[in-house]
Amino acid sequence: MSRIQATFARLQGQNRQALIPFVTAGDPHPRITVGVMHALVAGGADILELGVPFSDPMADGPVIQRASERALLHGVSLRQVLGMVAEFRQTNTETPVVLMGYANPMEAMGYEAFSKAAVLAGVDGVLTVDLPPEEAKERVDILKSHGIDPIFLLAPTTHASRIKAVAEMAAGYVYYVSLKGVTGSANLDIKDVTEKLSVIKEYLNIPVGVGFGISDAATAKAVAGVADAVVIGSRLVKEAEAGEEGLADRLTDFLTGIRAAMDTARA
Ligand SMILES: O=P(O)(O)OC[C@@H](O)[C@@H](O)c1c[nH]c2ccccc12
Repeated sequence: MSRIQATFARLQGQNRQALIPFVTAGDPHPRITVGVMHALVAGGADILELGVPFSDPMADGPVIQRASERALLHGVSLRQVLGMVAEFRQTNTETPVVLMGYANPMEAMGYEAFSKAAVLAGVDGVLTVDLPPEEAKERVDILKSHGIDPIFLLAPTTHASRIKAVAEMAAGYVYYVSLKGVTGSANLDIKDVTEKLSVIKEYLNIPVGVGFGISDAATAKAVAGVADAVVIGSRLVKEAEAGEEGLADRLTDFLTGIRAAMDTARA
């Protein structure tokens, strides 16, 4: 059983949903990222989604774009991000880490070499934003041969044929993007998400998480009522943007509030 599978199995036994915070590696400074990862776990994170900084992050809104810019300013590379995960693993062997990134840096390293280095570092899943399922098979097979779960995105506009294609390849969980648009958009429409999820779930036999437009406890609780996982990104990245000082504590405090709200979702 993969670390991601084990996490969902544990949570399901508790009738709870996974809290998946996203931060960009190296933002606001590479020296604080491992500390931030531990702070997120202290706040109740079940899985960490770590963004690999990229110069042209087209699925991201201004907040996460700026985070990428800050990290790149410090020269943060994919290799360094893997180093951060390896350092995190020295004291945390339980919390799954999913790398979120664009295809280019992974291709540049070579997919086989990347997968090898990622699993060695302690990465559990890889979400490649700009890799359509139709072109993913070969890379997915490489990831899986190294025991890494490929995480796929489904959007409100995704047609049944593509949902089926994703269902055949996906492992760990599937990430439902709640709205048309970029990360950091306004709050999602819970009625709409609920309807779409019920359709998607007919095709999938692995957990489905929801992200995009979740930035407060009320929305996180509502999503936890209908999904298996709640992803929060831009709201946390705004804390990083506010500066390094006290960042770890601010993130722990914020997530603690989210976690508490989520844990009343199906009580
Ligand atoms: O920022 P939001 O609206 O809270 O959404 C999560 C999101 O940031 C994170 O999962 C993410 C960051 N960059 C992405 C690119 C594509 C898909 C997902 C992501």
